Amino acid sequence: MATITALNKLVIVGVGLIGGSFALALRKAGLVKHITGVGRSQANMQRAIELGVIDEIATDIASALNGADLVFLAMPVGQTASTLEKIAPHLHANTLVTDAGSTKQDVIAAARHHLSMQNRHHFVPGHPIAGAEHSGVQAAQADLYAHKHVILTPLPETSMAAVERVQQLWQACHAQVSLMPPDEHDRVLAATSHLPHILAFTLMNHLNHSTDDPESLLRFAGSGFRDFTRIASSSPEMWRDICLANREALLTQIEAYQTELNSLRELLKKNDADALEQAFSQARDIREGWLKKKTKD
Ligand SMILES: NC(=O)c1ccc[n+]([C@@H]2O[C@H](COP(=O)([O-])OP(=O)(O)OC[C@H]3O[C@@H](n4cnc5c(N)ncnc54)[C@H](O)[C@@H]3O)[C@@H](O)[C@H]2O)c1
Ligand SMILES: O=C(O)C(=O)C[C@]1(C(=O)O)C=C[C@@H](O)C=C1
Repeated sequence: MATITALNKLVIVGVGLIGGSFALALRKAGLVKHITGVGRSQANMQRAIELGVIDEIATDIASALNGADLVFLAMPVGQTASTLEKIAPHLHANTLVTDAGSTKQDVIAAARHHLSMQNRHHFVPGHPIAGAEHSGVQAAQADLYAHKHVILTPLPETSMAAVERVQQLWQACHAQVSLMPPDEHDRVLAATSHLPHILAFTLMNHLNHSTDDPESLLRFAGSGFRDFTRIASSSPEMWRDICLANREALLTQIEAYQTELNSLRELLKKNDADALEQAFSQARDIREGWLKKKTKD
């Protein structure tokens, strides 16, 4: 593999689980000399310094961006437009900008609106398919991206050199990089990430609403319930933004899911044992096939 040049200065906007983990992974790979954090909460930024995730807390955007090789946007996607608007006047012509947002078409629309053509040559939208239900810099891990997928959705005007540089940095975090059109990204992730989060959140609320005494209901919930609902512990702000940004694709998924649930309800009403078993067998086979393929990848 070709040697990778280290970043002299990395600026992370939103130093939480995802931004902090990128910082730690690049530090571990010896690929960054200085990291400046731009944040919203002073307590979280102070923690980022104490944990050695960043070297300094930005005092203002202009000096934070001065001499930056790469800006990594890792705040909730609802903050993308205002963040790009704030950084655009201070971005140097050759500073690379990438992001980790869970949705891509909205991020690209914001970039088209706020970044000049010159800055868009150096803008590489991205999304690591890795994370956790925990938020904040204290949850950051150097190996979060190891053996995980990262999807890049470059604009037509993004330079190939910018894509390659961002790809190299993710590969140095031991991630596997793929390129995809942004609309396909948002459609695919609506199905495999956004819908499952909606199901976990609504299951928790449903159980809460279905009884006057939810505690007695949850008292004997087992590990199946714990596995299924793990992601309902995720950041409400982050998921509010994701759902609103990918609203159309998510609505399509919710409607299709409702149809699936309705047909299962009909089988149950009819006491159709064979059809129920067939439906569950099909689901199990699909999952087993997916897991087998995943271990080979
Ligand atoms: N958590 C996951 O599993 C996961 C996975 C892949 C991608 N993402 C995406 O990565 C991004 C960050 O997610 P996270 O899990 O690290 O969240 P997080 O809550 O751990 O971190 C986000 C940080 O951004 C800060 N922030 C919010 N608004 C800001 C602003 N305007 N300027 C500067 N900082 C601001 C918050 O204070 C927080 O410290 C989101 O866009 C999310 O969609 C999350
Ligand atoms: O593992 C988790 O807790 C996650 O929710 C990670 C997860 C996912 O849905 O797989 C969440 C959002 C992302 O944009 C990417 C990854």
